[in-house]
Amino acid sequence: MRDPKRQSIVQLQGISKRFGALIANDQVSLDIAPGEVLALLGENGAGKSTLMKILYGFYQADAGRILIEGQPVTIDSPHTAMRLGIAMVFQQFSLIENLTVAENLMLASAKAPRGVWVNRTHWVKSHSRLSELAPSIQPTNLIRNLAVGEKQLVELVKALDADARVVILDEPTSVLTPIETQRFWMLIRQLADQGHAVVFITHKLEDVRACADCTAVMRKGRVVDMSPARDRTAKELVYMMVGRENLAIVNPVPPSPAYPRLQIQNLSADSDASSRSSASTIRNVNLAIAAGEIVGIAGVAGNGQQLFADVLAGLLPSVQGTMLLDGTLLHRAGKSSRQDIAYIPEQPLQNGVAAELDLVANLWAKKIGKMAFFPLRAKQRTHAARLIHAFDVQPPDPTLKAVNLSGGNLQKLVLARELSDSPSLIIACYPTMGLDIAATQFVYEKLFQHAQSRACIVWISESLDDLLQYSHRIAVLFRGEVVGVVETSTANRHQLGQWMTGGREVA
Ligand SMILES: Nc1ncnc2c1ncn2[C@@H]1O[C@H](COP(=O)(O)OP(=O)(O)OP(=O)(O)O)[C@@H](O)[C@H]1O
Repeated sequence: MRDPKRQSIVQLQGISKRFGALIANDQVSLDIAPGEVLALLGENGAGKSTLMKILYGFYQADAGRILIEGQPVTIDSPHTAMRLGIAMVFQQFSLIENLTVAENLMLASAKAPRGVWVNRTHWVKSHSRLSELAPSIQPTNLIRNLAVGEKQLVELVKALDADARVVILDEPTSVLTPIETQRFWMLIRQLADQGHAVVFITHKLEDVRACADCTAVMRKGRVVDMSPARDRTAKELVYMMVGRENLAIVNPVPPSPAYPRLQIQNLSADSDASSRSSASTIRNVNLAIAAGEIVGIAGVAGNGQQLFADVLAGLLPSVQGTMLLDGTLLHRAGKSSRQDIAYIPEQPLQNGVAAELDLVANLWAKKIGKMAFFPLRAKQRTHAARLIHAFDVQPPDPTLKAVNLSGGNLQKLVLARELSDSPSLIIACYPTMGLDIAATQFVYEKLFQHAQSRACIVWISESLDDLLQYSHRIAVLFRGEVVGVVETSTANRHQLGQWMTGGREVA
């Protein structure tokens, strides 16, 4: 139970919100206190982001009220929320890709019209926050050259620059590397210690352990539990979130090493000739992957992982070197991409779906090359309904636009399209990003099933724990080069850590 003497800065009372027939928030009440980190938990689609978007003025509630320091307020826009001292960092970024970090921070600042040099104190504070959270980011870096996690940190600095009393973070750690996550936890604790209220939406129980003072669990639009974090075990939280306790994942079977199915030889590519960032280059990559083998790609974010994935998926017109699958070229110039390659890119809203099209169109997108002159909508709908059911995309409404899905359900939509047939090659970038615990288990099982059916799997992940547990081999990318490859059974973190920071495999 909550401490009755605990003072609230924000009270949400009886908040309800509908989208058409769907009730996203159902008479939700929640107290947010200064000096506390509140972890807001719940399965995909439970209504967490909607509730916080209402507090941030992005959506208007259909019923209920918001009190700040005991006074009822109307928050009709993010601008009003900011004026009331509420800042929010969304799952989707709002940075301008072709401007620098400094320019983005400057534009977001309330003092922007007078220019950053006039507001020197403000800028010095902002800069020191940036270097504390992300020492690798220079103010002069272009946003488009940053890794996803780095963009997330710039978004966070933007929110903190607003000197908000209430800081809302929507799944901030899902795109951060382990080192970034640790720095981030420290900052969150500092904020709370300085008296800020922090609401932290997450699916990761380690976030709760590391920095939450209290937890609120949502299910199907309602808050079903609110407790001090120390009073809830991980098991209890999982049960309240997804209604199950046993979420053990069975390890994949070993690959059949008879012959390499995928052969990558001397692969080099540049995503942007004008950029000198290591993130946009891969050099002389050699890798052979057996049927049924899961090869984890580890590395500090921004070392070429994304480009490597794009090249394997055939998204770059000009590459050097050879990629063979079962002895034939993986991609042929001028041909559309192969149906038997599954690609799960990072940032699904930008890279994995047509946001304004419905679920039917998004799930049919892979078959577009084979589409009849008069496409049979009924056939597409049946196909969509089957995949939506199999991958538990919520709400199961094929006519919904992809952009209206919750973050986790959007990821499930991409997974449903890419993992439903019989791919020969799966390129999975952070495939469980934003997924709740039950959905994560489901995705791993799907990947392992495909491996058992002889698919080659290239799995890019920030989580060394997951790679060490579930992949067969790990290759480390550093500045666009594979600097070491090791069987997972003989790998150790120290060696991987050295490779990730530039040490090389000794032959
Ligand atoms: N603009 C919208 N139009 C229609 N439906 C919406 C809209 N925004 C959210 N929803 C629906 O409301 C429900 C709650 O979504 P919300 O984003 O709040 O969930 P969430 O708990 O944050 O999930 P996740 O963990 O996957 O991010 C979902 O079913 C989602 O599809």
